[in-house]
Amino acid sequence: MTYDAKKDIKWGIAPIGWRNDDIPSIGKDNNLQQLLSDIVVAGFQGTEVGGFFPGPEKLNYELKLRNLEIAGQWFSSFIIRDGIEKASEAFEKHCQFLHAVHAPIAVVSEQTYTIQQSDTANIFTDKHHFTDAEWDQVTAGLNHYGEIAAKYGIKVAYHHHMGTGIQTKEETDRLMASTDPKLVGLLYDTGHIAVSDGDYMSLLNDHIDRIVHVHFKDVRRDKEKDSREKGLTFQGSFLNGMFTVPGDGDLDFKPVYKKLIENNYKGWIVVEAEQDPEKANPLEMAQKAHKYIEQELIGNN
Ligand SMILES: O=C1C[C@@H](O)[C@H](O)[C@@H](O)C1=O
Ligand SMILES: [Co+2]
Repeated sequence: MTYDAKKDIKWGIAPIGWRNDDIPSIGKDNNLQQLLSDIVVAGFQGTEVGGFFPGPEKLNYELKLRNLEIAGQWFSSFIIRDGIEKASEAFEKHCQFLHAVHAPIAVVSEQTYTIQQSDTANIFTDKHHFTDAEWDQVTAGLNHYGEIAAKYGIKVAYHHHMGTGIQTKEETDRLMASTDPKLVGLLYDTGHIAVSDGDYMSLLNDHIDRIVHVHFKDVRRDKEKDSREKGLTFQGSFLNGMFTVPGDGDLDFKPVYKKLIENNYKGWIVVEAEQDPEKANPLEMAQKAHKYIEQELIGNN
């Protein structure tokens, strides 16, 4: 079948602009119905599962009313802390939930030693570096996750992430080289790699064949610089306005989208911009992102 980006790519927006799982007080008045209806108003086809979402039955009901789909859900993995067996039990339950809501992607991030929720750690300087033994354990565990996910028709999308053991391009290169391509795919998050390494194209170019899920997160470079100079935490940085939706910050998504479609990328691209909803109205930001995607990305290709 001929590739058609308009059909083969689905566009979603993550709940993180409305409510943040890491800071439950943020946006606590935005309920599920409000969030899902805003997503429809803004013109997106789906979302990812937020920590406050209900069980599959209620969720499927609310999704069907609005003709929305679930792309996937974040999984906080603790292969190093808990060992492969215990971590895999938790991951299998995660896959069962995803299967029940018809989601194709498990977003996985190894959270042992993460500083992303820390109240004190400088997100730009204080991250942990895995030892060789930790690398061996995490890569073996991720391959096993891939086998579990496959039983449910789900793909593992590994999320490189600020403040974790797999953050930089170099670390993501190592992860890709030491896992089985049939079992472990890559989630390419523009915002995390742009803040980590500055350059956000090399990761995309070098691992285009492993990418199974995409997060479009824009960066305000002036706010990043300010957060870096102040040595802020991850949460402090996003509350300082470091991230925003595509079209509102300094990243150029045109070459990113071009590369994806030139390589026949099939799957979801999910807009994901953690901000303070008191300062950045989530529906207004979602509409802004959608307009940018329609006019500058889809419209120009
Ligand atoms: O995909 C993501 C999920 C969030 O929980 C995370 O903190 C955010 O930065 C992200 O990129
Ligand atoms: Co992300």
